[in-house]
Parts: sequence; structure tokens; C-alpha cells
Amino acid sequence: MIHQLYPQVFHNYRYELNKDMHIAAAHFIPHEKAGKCANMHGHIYTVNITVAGDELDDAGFLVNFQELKKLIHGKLDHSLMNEHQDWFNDKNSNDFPTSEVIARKIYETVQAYLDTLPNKPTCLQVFVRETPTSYVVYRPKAGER
Ligand SMILES: Nc1nc2c(c(=O)[nH]1)N=C([C@H](O)[C@H](O)COP(=O)(O)OP(=O)(O)OP(=O)(O)O)CN2
Ligand SMILES: [Zn+2]
Repeated sequence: MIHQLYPQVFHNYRYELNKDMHIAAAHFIPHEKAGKCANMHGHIYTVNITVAGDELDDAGFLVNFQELKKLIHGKLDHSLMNEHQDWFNDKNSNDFPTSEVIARKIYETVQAYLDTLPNKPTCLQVFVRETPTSYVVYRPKAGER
């Protein structure tokens, strides 16, 4: 696992946790602007998920690290992103498997899971590094939840 610094989110919660994962996956971006990236190719994505909250569950967890891994790594690792039709499609640019959209879909999936937990943690940030020189950070807009 590569250890790296991530952008910090300023907040007033008592607890913050971060889960890193590496996801080996293929994708293609179905648009002429993508150039060679319109051809299928692969990356080892580095993903960092930031979760915060004030209360812990009965196990002393904000959220179980293993559940976050199952939810995201379990779905995407060693897959072709474009084939996950519940997340991506080739018709709407807001659903193309770009780094931006991947980060947003991870946020939406993680937050939907967190909403089922009694201690109600919140996802503050999703970081997705696609290549050594390219990464995206997704954060929900204040007041939109
Ligand atoms: N805004 C975005 N631009 C691009 C995305 C994206 O998801 N969001 N994706 C791609 C390609 O998928 C490509 O795999 C990554 O692009 P790039 O950073 O150009 O990769 P390189 O390794 O070739 O980068 P260098 O810095 O030139 O080595 C394209 N654009
Ligand atoms: Zn790519």
C-alpha cells in the first residue's frame, strides 16, 4: 500500500476515520475528448474514503473498515468499470467512468450505507487517484444532505 497525504477536511466531529484501498480495474471513456482513453485500459486506482461522526457503535467503531472495503473494493476490484450498469452508462456524461464520476459514485454508495447505521456517520470526502499524476477529490456540497 502506498502511503500518501490526502487533502484535509475541516470539521467539528469528534471522530474521523480514513480507509485506503487499491482497486485494479479497467475502463474506457466513451467520448472523443478522451483520446486514447476512449480505448479500454487499466489502472490501479488509489481510493481514500473519509468518514466522520460524533458517536461510535456498540463495537466502538465509527464504521467498520472491513465493511467499507467490501462495499467498494468488493464491487470494483478486477472488473471493467463500464460493466457496472448500476453506477455507469455510456449515454450520459455524468455517468461515464471518469475519476470524477467514480469518486461521486463511491461517495453515494458509502453514504447510503452509513445512513443505515444507528450512529449515523457521514462521508466527508472521497479521493480517487487514477494515475501517478492525476487525482480527483469529491466532497458533498454543504447543505445538500
Ligand atoms: N478530468 C479527467 N480527465 C481525464 C480522465 C478523467 O477521469 N478525468 N481520464 C483520463 C484517462 O482515463 C487516463 O487514463 C488518465 O489520464 P492521464 O492523467 O492523462 O494519464 P497519463 O498517465 O497519460 O498522464 P501523464 O501525466 O501525461 O503521464 C484522461 N483524462
Ligand atoms: Zn483511464
